[in-house]
Amino acid sequence: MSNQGYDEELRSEREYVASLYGRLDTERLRVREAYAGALRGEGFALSDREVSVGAKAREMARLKIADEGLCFGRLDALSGDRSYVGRIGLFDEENDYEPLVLDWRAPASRAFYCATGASPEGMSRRRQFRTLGRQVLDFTDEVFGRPESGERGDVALLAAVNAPRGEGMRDIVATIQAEQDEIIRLDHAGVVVVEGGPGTGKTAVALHRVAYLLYTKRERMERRGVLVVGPSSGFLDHIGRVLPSLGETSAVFATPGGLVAGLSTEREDPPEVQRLKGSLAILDVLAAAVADRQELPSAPEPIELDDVTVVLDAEVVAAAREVARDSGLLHNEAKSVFEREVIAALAERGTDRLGAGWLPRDDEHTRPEMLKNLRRDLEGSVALGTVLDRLWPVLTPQRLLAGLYASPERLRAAGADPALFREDAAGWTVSDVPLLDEAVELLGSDRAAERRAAERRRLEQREYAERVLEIVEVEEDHDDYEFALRPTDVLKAEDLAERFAERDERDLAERAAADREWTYGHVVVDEAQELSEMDWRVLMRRCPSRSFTVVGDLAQRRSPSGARSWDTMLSRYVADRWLYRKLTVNYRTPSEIMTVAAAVLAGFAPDVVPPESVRSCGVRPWARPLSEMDIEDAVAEFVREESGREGTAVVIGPPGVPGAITPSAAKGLEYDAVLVVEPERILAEGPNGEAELYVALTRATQRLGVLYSGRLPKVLRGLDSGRRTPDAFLRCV
Ligand SMILES: Nc1ncnc2c1ncn2[C@@H]1O[C@H](COP(=O)(O)OP(=O)(O)OP(=O)(O)O)[C@@H](O)[C@H]1O
Repeated sequence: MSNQGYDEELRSEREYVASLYGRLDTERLRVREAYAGALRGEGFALSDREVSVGAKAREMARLKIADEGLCFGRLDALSGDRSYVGRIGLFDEENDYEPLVLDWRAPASRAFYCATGASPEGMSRRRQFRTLGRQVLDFTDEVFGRPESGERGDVALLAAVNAPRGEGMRDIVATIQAEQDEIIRLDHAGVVVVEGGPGTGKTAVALHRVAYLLYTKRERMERRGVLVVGPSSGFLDHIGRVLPSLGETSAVFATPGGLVAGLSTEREDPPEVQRLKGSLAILDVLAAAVADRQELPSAPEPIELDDVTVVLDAEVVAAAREVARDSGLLHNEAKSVFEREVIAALAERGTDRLGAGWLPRDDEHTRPEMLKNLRRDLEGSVALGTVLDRLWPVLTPQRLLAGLYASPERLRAAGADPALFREDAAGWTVSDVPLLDEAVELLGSDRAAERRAAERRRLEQREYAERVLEIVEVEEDHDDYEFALRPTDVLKAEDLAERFAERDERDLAERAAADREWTYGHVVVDEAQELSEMDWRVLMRRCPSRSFTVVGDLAQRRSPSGARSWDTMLSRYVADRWLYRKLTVNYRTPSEIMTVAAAVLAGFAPDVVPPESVRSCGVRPWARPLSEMDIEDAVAEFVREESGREGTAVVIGPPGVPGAITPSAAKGLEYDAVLVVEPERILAEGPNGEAELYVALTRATQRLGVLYSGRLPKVLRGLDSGRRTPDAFLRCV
């Protein structure tokens, strides 16, 4: 294309994109008016009003996300048809609803991501815009079937991956690559495992797949919601904006330590204990721990009633326990059977005593009457109630586990490893979470706890309704559009809450979090290699339809109870009906840094092929020896210098290095500049030190330096260890 031709094309594209924004603005105005009408209740029965308000609010949010990056490219077909692809779809109402711009998830947009010179899919050209705000700055063309065209299709991709990182992860809709797109659009209702080395876009792909599923299976996915499980709260913050930027909000985010309601922990057990708690063998221990709480009295217990004293002994309790255990009910629910049996037996004993010498056993009048009275006395006996509560206590999962961990005797009785003993029995760890969840399955419901939860839910519903009204008010404040109406004039929080309660229209995340029985329409598991066999049981319970996107990298596994193969974790639930996809291109780490990381990988996983970096940065990462005392100053200097630069920076080191985070805290995250401190100690830390170092090195998008006080690990000998100052850092761009 000549320069003049290019300028004309650019002008025409700018006009077209400007017209799209014009259309967007008109559409927004229309929806806002409809929203105002819905708030006033125009045209709706009162009971339908909030449904309509909700729908309009969602529509407004959908249009809002297109403020920037509305349209990022164009696709020309060999047939001469041309379509624009963007963040949302817009249609021309005056022209038979012709698409003006296609939603990136629409089937017709697929070729925008997948067409290649080798497989042009009926397309002749892909045009990618570079935009700033609402402006098209320029564009690049890829002309299929003309390899000599000289235009580079990866310009937009390189611009995206080279850009300094800001707060949190960004969406990649404009530059999704073909191997990623294939996974995002996979039409497989079950489990999809996506494996790939660091930086291959696994997280990005999983989140875009969620947005895709919400688009294609909206009804089901929105009703049940999508659960996204990630390794840490820092990670969840990091990825938190991606789905909203794609206009999707029906996802619930949780760490493995937050999968049971009312608990959130990132505390870890020692590796050996993690292994014990993560293995399915713990199921026998839990079952035995419950059975151990169904006790026999160590000595006969006299129970004084008004007319007689009866003795509760091991014989009565053992017989009642057997009937209760055989009832097929769970522990808490079976307690009533146990009580009923004990009371029946004691009533017999009491009647025998009272009637000794004068009342025949086959008496049909007085005896049943006496039995009835005694049963009533026994049911009302506080003394008996106290003993029965001790012999067959109603247990919460927390009480069961805390009681187990705190007692070497109970651990022994349950056949547990003594390593499970801990002083702070209720100091819950991430590995306790699946055990607590499992305990619910063994214990059944605790009605008192359920009543409390119901009350809590009612209060939450009220608070939620109040928040809805506040949000509506805040939106009103921000908008230049004036409505002579305050939402609180229309509906009172209390009324709205009632309506939500009645119709269960509560915000999905809150409903799902409060309800252990909640099941999701789809579950994304990130850093899935870290999850134990027990973790998988929890997740499978949360999604009986087994609709999962599982992303991970076995080579990055840190947890001793994590996956050594996907099959061992999954086949139990889905046999061999799971799909496996691999990502091979590293979009994060430049080749100079990846070469260093690959040497570490080769040391501990020689069979794993490292991902290939999509770019190089021109400067080699370096290593610098320092005395232990000087490290702190060097770290401070790094932080100072990086704070003056665009982008993000981090110091990663073993636990205890001031100003540093550990490799595990850096999991799944990325930074423009990474300073790894004391690699030798990272290697020595925990059972998978090499994987930890590999993770630390691959967090960098631009610059990597290593500081060490002892020896530089052999696997890092390839680093440029000239005595560079950290200034060298600054020159790597
Ligand atoms: N197609 C793409 N276009 C632009 N950027 C991309 C693309 N694919 C991935 N990226 C970017 O590459 C970086 C790494 O992606 P992501 O975090 O999803 O990788 P990952 O495979 O989950 O890495 P890790 O295993 O280390 O956690 C992110 O900044 C992401 O936005």
